[in-house]
Amino acid sequence: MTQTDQPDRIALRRALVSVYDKTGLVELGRALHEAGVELVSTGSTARTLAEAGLPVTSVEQVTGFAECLDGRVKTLHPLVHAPILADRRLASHREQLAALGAEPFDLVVSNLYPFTETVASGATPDECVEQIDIGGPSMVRGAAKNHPSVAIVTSPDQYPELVAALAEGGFTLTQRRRLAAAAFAHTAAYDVAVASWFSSGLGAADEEAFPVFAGATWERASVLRYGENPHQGAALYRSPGGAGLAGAEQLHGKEMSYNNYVDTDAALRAATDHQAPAVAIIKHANPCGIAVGADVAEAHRRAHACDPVSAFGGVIAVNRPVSVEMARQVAEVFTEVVVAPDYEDGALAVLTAKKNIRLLRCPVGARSDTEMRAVSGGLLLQQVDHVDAEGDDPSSWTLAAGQAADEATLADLVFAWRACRAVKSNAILLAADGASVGIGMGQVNRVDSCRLAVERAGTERARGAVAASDAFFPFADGPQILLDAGVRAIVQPGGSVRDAETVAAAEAAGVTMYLTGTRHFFH
Ligand SMILES: NC(=O)c1ncn([C@@H]2O[C@H](COP(=O)(O)O)[C@@H](O)[C@H]2O)c1NC=O
Repeated sequence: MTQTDQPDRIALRRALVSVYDKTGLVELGRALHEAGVELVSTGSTARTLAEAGLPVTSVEQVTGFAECLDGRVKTLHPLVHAPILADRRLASHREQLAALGAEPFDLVVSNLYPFTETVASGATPDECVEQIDIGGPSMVRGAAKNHPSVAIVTSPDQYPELVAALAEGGFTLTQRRRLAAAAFAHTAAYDVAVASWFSSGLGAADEEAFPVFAGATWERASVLRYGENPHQGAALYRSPGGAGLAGAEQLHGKEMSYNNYVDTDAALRAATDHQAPAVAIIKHANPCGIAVGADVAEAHRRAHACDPVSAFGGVIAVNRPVSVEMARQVAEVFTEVVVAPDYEDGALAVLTAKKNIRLLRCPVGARSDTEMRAVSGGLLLQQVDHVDAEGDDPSSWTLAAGQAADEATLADLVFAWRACRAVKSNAILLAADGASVGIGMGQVNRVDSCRLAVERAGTERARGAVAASDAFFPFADGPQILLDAGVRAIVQPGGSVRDAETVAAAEAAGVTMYLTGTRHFFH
């Protein structure tokens, strides 16, 4: 095999066009035709072009074979694939192509059957299988492999670049390489979707939530200035078509940093656990204030009041549009990020007057069912800890000590229980009137978390507050700190071998204690 040089730009003379998504097809076909490109095309793609008055050669004319098996075999033929795969730098390939009487393709335009959309539509397994494209990926991969000789276009989004290349006399090698990379990413994502769908339901019934193959593909959304620390590089990746924080719209402010993303994700987790207007203020992935209120301005005032010192430089999430009143309050405090489903008229004007604040618009959407965490050499996959487990409904709680809570106390306990889920373990959260007043987070023993929560609340705010613990108290020492501080009710999962001691301590203090039976560790 001897290799000859090839010009950087390869003129586009012959194109194979086979697309499921016909968006922009006629306009593209016209542009190709006007530039003198011969069009070769499959079934309904050829019909669409012909109906627009464009001359088109059908693949069947090229191969001498009719499309068969309901379209399962259209382009799978040497007279289609040899002209895609012939490396024209090689004399032997050029000679073999000539011997076949075949002309090379300079361009392949193909997009694939909509497999993911078909699965999402609730189609039957047979219908989903039928939408697994075979011929398309073969052409796409062939053209991408042979990018020194062929350009591959896989999305209508790339048509403007193709039209521009026609005017330039073809794509450059650099462009063809970039198109090939996009094409392989496209078929890789396609195959991951197919493999994931196939492997779900193959395990035992009790393992069904965890497919035997777990695949995911992400697209780089942005390269960040640095990672958790300045000496670490970092980038943000987004699931294709994914919503959530990675797809949030930034309306104002400096570029988001790695730590901004981590804190904003924690803030969203904290603020979206509540039905009422809620605000969470996060520092270092932990809340320094969470509150609900009659409106977001009230919720923000009360969340801020929990720990005004720590709220400096915080990340604020809110589960309703930001009002002008809330915006004015936020503008008073140095804040890194605000994330909200929207901003009411005038609220943006107030906030954008602050040069450095980052403002994100992120719809409050359904969070995914599973979450991943990398460990060395692998990955942990778990179902997301939503606060809608059976034990999160107060009607299922067991009264273990003291009097049944009155309505207001129960409402505070429910709030504290939900808010506690957003605090890193060991988590103790004191709350009053729908607002956290003292949070003990991330300690390596629960007694220190109790101490910290009480200390943060201060004597006055701790007295008469309610307390929530994300997991059971292993000893009575932690709750004793809460009882000594004067809390009026405690909610915790229960389940310790020493529950009786903890319950007895609450009973002795005349304090209400509920057991939820559900734990909300957050590490
Ligand atoms: N079977 C084949 O040989 C084949 N060749 C191309 N396709 C796909 O058929 C679609 C285009 O078909 P039509 O032009 O008939 O609408 C494209 O999405 C293309 O990826 C095929 N279909 C499925 O594998």
